[in-house]
Amino acid sequence: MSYRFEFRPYNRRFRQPVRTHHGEWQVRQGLILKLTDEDGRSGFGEVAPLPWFGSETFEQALDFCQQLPTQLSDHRVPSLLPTLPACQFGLESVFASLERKLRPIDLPNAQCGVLLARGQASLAQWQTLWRQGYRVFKYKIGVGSVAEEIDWLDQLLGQLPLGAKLRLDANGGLNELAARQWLDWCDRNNQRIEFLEQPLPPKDFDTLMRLSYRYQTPIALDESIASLEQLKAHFHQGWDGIYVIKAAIMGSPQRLQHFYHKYPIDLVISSVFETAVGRQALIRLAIDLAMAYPDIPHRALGLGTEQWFTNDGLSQTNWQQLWQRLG
Ligand SMILES: O=C(O)CCC(=O)c1ccccc1C(=O)O
Ligand SMILES: [Mg+2]
Repeated sequence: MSYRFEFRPYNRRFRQPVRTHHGEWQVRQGLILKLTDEDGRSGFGEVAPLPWFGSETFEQALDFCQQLPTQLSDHRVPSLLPTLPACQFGLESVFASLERKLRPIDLPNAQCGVLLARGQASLAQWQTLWRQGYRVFKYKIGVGSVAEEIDWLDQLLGQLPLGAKLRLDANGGLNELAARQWLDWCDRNNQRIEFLEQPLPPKDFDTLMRLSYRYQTPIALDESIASLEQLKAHFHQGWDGIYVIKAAIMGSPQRLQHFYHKYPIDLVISSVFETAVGRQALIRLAIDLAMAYPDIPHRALGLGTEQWFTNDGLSQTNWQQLWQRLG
């Protein structure tokens, strides 16, 4: 079997910049991959790099795709350098989507956490999202001072119905003192805070481990486990908290599945602001993982990021139309 390989870059400007401890992010750049077989059937995949998390850059991904032959003669996915994890993910997904002839699956908002804007905007925003069925809300901290951010979150918790849960994400931006202040606040708001994500930078793993024993509020690793190798290393060092899985930058989804089959860790599949193409691959992955252990509870997926983009046609699941948008 021979396949025609094509790719098209995209640029998506956020409605408002995404502000995290890593800085301000204005435009999401990535690539949509298309594979067509001899019968004219197509599959799609996405490369969505996140260099500030340790993946390749957009330019490196583009270079890689430009040097691939336009005709791929074999259906096996090339095993790429570990320096191209987002490309590895995109290539494996484009083959899987063609071979498995997958139809897009809808993800109910109740099974999806949604990323709020910070400050006043979050107070203006949550009600609409609640009405749309979202129950898990994610909020970025570690950008301003602890006092100021706790003030906004007290206001937000004061408004949110009791059925809502909050995920806080510091993106590694706290020191130990600030992390303790936050964890005290989280423990006081027990039951309403699902977890605190990456309070400290990855180098402070020992402290993170100690904090996870001292506080009730669960801690999640994210920046610490940006690659499958890092994930495994933290697992073998005894991390038994939550793992945030940015599968789109973690290389081979198959290898991730093998690991999970052996070690069913407590994980959250999380977005890196993919289009609908990458999002479908993540939903598929989440279903495959959940089916391996149907009796254990699964957390809401961290895929509620679509509202950060304007209506540019890249959130739709009509792949042909989405592809045309990039032409
Ligand atoms: O995980 C989620 O729920 C939303 C996605 C998210 O927060 C995110 C999106 C892009 C880059 C980094 C992050 C992050 O978790 O730090
Ligand atoms: Mg995070």
